[in-house]
Amino acid sequence: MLATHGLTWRIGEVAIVDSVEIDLAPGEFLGVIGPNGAGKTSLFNLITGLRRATEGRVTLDGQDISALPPYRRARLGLGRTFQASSVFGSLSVRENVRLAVQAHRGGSMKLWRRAAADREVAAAADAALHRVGLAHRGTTLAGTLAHGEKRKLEIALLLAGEPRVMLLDEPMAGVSAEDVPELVQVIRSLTGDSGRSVLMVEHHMDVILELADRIAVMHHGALLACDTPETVMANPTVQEAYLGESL
Ligand SMILES: Nc1ncnc2c1ncn2[C@@H]1O[C@H](COP(=O)(O)OP(=O)(O)OP(=O)(O)O)[C@@H](O)[C@H]1O
Repeated sequence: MLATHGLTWRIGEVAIVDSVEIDLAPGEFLGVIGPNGAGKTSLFNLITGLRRATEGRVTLDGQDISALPPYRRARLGLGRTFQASSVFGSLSVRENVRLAVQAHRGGSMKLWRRAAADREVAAAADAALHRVGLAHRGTTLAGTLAHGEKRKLEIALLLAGEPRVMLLDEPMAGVSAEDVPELVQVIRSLTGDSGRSVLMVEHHMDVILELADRIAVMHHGALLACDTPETVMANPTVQEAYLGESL
């Protein structure tokens, strides 16, 4: 589905992302781990088009998307959440999701068409909120949500774009320990239907181990390993890379 081929991003002589080869199957959940500064976010930036690779390619269903800007990649089904929150705090939860659905679908100028479209947008927004367990929060101001709920809203915003591949960048960041299990359930449900694939960067190893079919380990920009959780955890090179950090 999504694949990177020798994907590299250099700043001067330094390879921030170094010849990374990843192949994500339909419906697969791939966790990305690595010490701070390993290049995980930079890899996401290259895949989504926020940064242009200096070498290598990104393909989606075999199509080379390396030269496309982010919005074109998104339209082809590549969706991403960010570490920094992208929610409009002064709008309600439902309004946030409606805007995202509208942005994805585009508007129609014909009045008779507008009314039907508005109903469709509202239905799609409510469905996305339901998917992430925020249906009861529709009228709440987004800025007042707790971290865990804000993360759920960000996932709903992402779902509004109907992505086939979702990139989640540290979805557990700032989430209190008691909210983690529910958020894990929401994230698990993302790959359950429709063959949607997920690529997730996360520092919480327990979360990665619970969700990932395979784990990619990055270190100094390169892919150290990409295998089943059991194989990766038993890999001495991976353990060495994490020396001093708990795996
Ligand atoms: N625009 C930039 N200019 C210069 N250096 C950069 C730039 N972006 C990232 N880097 C460097 O590239 C390296 C990888 O950064 P990146 O944010 O991709 O790592 P990461 O694995 O996501 O780290 P973390 O787990 O801390 O989020 C870091 O050393 C960082 O300082």
